Amino acid sequence: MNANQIQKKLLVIEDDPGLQKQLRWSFDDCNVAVASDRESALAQVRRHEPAVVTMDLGLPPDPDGATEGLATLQQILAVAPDTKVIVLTGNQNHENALKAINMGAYDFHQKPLDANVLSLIVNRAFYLHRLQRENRELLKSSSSTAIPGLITNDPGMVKICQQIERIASSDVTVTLLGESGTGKEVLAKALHQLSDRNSKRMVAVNCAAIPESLLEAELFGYEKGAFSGAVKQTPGKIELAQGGTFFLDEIGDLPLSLQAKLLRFLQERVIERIGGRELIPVDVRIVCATHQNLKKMIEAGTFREDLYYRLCEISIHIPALRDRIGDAVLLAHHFKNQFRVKEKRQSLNFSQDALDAIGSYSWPGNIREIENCIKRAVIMAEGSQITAADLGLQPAADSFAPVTLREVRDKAEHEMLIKVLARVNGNVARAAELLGVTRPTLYDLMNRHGLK
Ligand SMILES: Nc1ncnc2c1ncn2[C@@H]1O[C@H](COP(=O)(O)OP(=O)(O)OP(=O)(O)O)[C@@H](O)[C@H]1O
Repeated sequence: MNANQIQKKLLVIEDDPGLQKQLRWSFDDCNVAVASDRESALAQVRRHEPAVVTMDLGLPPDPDGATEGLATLQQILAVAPDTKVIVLTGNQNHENALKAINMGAYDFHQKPLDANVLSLIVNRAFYLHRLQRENRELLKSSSSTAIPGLITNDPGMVKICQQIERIASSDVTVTLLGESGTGKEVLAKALHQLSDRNSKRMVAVNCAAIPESLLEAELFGYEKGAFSGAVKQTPGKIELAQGGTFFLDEIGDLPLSLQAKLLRFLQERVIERIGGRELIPVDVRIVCATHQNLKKMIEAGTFREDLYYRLCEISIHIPALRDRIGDAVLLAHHFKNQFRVKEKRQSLNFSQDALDAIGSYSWPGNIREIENCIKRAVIMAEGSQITAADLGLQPAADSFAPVTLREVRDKAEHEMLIKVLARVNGNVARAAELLGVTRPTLYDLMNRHGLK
């Protein structure tokens, strides 16, 4: 048995010995196991974990109906939801074939068997199964950043995660910049969890969510009787974060009057409660976040420049989801896997047009939007596939057609040759020097790419 046979595990569920033989013979390039009833089929699925199953819907004790076949299908998918089951039906059994597809079967084929057609369906099923397995492995490796709950494979984001890990243990003040829903809060929490302060509290205040009149008391606390309604001494949120991390979300919404007070705290590291006389030293690590452009706010006079430099000892710009390579599809798989467990729809997968649409949509609402979109689709999808329509997305105009690495290299080579030759005004010696190749090699390349 060669390596390929070991990988292509096929289970044939068929009670007719003649057909069993025919199917074995048709798939001699696969590692074929055979079962003739529900019990042996389930035992084989557990033992061999076949990627693809062909199953006669008419199994004993109901060889002329489909009840036993459909029950077997349901149990196989409950045990191994990613198995691609192809049901084989009688000529008159179209309705049951559709029922099986609705329950999560991958495809159906009507008897009498056409070995060529069936082989095509089986091979496509193996291909899809392999793609889905690769996707899952990708997901596992991508979630292996040290940041809990953060899924990414984009080189820019991976670099940011490494920066977060590196600076977590220092006390430097960090400002996280990025559009809404890009994961600023996730990264702020990571800074705390990966720091030596993680046994103490992380306290957060969202400057945009609290009215200006209450924000000062929220941040700095107050003494009893400081204002009407101040019935007891109340520490502020900064003080409550003593020893831990203080997260100021939406810092761009901090009113100017409080910006001055926050700046004083950052310089002196003591706070004074409203109505109090005592200066209270507070040891906290400060992390801020905003979706606003603080530099523009400084120009407009709505954000203090001196505060900006205090807060941005390190500033990290988090890219929007549309600027992360491959992350939208990766996150879509992640959320689909999460929700299909919750919704008990284990066999649900994306159709190709759904994956194309996810990859090409610009996700203005970022990760929150993709999460909601997938959640809705998992609940709404009618069959075993989530389509672009279930997602409420237009199928992509330029659907992702897999290309070979050679094609990618050729395209890059072609573009670079044109750019460099233009830059040196057609001087081949100079172009060869810039590209790090000899002149004859460059002539060869130009010939191959049809460049004069
Ligand atoms: N890379 C990621 N992988 C998985 N889930 C993520 C990722 N980034 C963010 N999320 C999830 O997306 C949602 C939004 O993230 P988060 O609240 O951190 O964004 P934000 O930038 O702080 O948004 P806002 O500016 O609106 O407060 C959260 O449910 C979060 O768990």
